[in-house]
Amino acid sequence: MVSLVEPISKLENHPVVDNAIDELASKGYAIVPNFINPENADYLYRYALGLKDSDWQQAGVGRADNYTTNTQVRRDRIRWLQAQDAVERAYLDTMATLQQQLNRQLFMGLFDYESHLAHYPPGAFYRKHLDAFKGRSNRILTTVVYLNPDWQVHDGGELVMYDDQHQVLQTVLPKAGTLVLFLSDTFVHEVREGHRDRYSITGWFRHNTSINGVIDPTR
Ligand SMILES: O=C(O)CCC(=O)C(=O)O
Ligand SMILES: [Fe+2]
Repeated sequence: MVSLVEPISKLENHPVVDNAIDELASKGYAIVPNFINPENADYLYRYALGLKDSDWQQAGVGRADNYTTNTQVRRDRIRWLQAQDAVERAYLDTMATLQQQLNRQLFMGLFDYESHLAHYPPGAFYRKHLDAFKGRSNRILTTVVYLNPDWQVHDGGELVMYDDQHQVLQTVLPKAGTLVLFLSDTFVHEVREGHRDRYSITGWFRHNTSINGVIDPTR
């Protein structure tokens, strides 16, 4: 198994990450081009392309205890990342380093991280939603990393983030290596219909709190 080209430890004191953390602290979100270098993004992209149909599942909507598959809301397929797989672990290690830095610099108290690869075939979308509802989820911070080489404006598939007045705040092209971070219970967002296969890794840093005495399920 080939390892990711740039060792994860290089993230430490990475100026790109410091800027992202400042941006996150002041606005509640950050958009970070080149968070993953092109070789690593391409490596993860080819890994995703090489997965079999049976490695993916149809994405659901809602919490684990209320799981429904609603193709009117979202039409992507996902694969939960697991540390047993070397490629997936390399990504999880990167995010563990980011978690440490967020906790150190912003005292966010992030406890763990769950994430999945997502594949949006042409025509797929994910309608406006929030990733977490206040007091009802342990998801604190959403992360999305894009893997698509040479993504162009006419390919569609933008991530659109809205402010609390329902105005467009940011439109992000899903270009390889870009990381988006935002507070999960604050920013409504959507994935617009795309015209190419779109690959990304979405994840959530979580708090370790129980809800009604029940430990929050991991997915
Ligand atoms: O892929 C994206 O740009 C965002 C995905 C998303 O909103 C989600 O999975 O909750
Ligand atoms: Fe989302």
